[in-house]
Amino acid sequence: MSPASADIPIIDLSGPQEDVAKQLVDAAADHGFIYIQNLGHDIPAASIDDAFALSKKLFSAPLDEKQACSIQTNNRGWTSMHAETLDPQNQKVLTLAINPLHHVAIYAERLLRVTRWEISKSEQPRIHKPLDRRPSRPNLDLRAFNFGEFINNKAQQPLPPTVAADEARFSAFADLCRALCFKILALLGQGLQVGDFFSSAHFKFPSGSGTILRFLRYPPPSSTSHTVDDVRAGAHSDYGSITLLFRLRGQAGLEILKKDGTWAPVPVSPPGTENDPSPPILINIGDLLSYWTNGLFRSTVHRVVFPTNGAEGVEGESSTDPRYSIAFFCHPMDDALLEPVPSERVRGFVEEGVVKNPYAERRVLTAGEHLLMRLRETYGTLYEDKKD
Ligand SMILES: O=C(O)CCC(=O)C(=O)O
Ligand SMILES: [Fe+2]
Repeated sequence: MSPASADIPIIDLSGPQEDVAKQLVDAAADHGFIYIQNLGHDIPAASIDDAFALSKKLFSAPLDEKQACSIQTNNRGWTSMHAETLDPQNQKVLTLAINPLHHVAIYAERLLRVTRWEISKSEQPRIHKPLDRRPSRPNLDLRAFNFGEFINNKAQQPLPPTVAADEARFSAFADLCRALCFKILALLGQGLQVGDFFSSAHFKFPSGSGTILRFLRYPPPSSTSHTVDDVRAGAHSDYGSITLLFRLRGQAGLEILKKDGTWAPVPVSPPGTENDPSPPILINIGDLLSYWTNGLFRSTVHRVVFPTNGAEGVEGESSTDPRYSIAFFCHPMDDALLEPVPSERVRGFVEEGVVKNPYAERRVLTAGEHLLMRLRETYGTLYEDKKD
């Protein structure tokens, strides 16, 4: 791996389970990001290809079909930062200053961040509490479509007619993501010697959690009026327990904030995985799991940049095309109690620079309360009485 790259461990889940569990725990504690080598055991390459094909079809649906599925306060649906009919050269000015859709754009931008914790550029690398909640420069070009849970292969939300016949394919991909998350959560539990402590709090019922499957499309840089200060997705940490991230070979952009405060690109295909059937699946720890483990697991800040932002790019990757990615944000059931993790390693962990371990003192929150707490801290009264 080049020195400029993030030094993220690559783990093959099919190795001896005890070793794998230990490696996962160490990677979660040291980096908060983990590459899961994808040899097709958990999620076949063909299923990932199919999901990206669906994504392209979804975003190519006519605008009125997507608008009819606009994102709701339950965080499901389509979102765009501005009306697609605006002049690309002037879209930011129009959206932010005089466009009557201004409030819609701001609302959509808030909702887009429901599963993420956006921070300012000056944010410190280690985030366990809100330090500065100003969003980094809003990303007006990103489009996203969020799927909530599927019940009996049916989405519990409107779908654009263009992809209505593909509902079972979306659902099948969500099932694969769920199963992989469950496996990783079980291994993390094993590695901390707490058995199914984490995994049993997830996916008990098909509904009743904040879990989201998100398809993302970033337009080609040539079609946007960005400056060197703009990013394609602002610096943030994810809200939930773990996130799976799927990217396409050759598509640059993702960076993580390292412990030393510098940004490092995260190659799609790190050395040694180039010939695998599919690039590794990138896993990251979210705020909830970091909170639950008393800060032992790191919820690492990351962002997506335009080519001009990165000091050094990754060889073989470019940013000229539209960029597609798929994220699966995994959350425990809303009523899961985030009780102290009965692990010596967690109990004994004291965050650097913190004299007193707050572990013993905090009130036990549910996963739903944790999410609501995050939303309230970020958006004030917008989420005061509605978490639906
Ligand atoms: O598109 C990507 O590579 C990252 C997206 C992301 O971090 C997010 O949606 O939370
Ligand atoms: Fe993220």
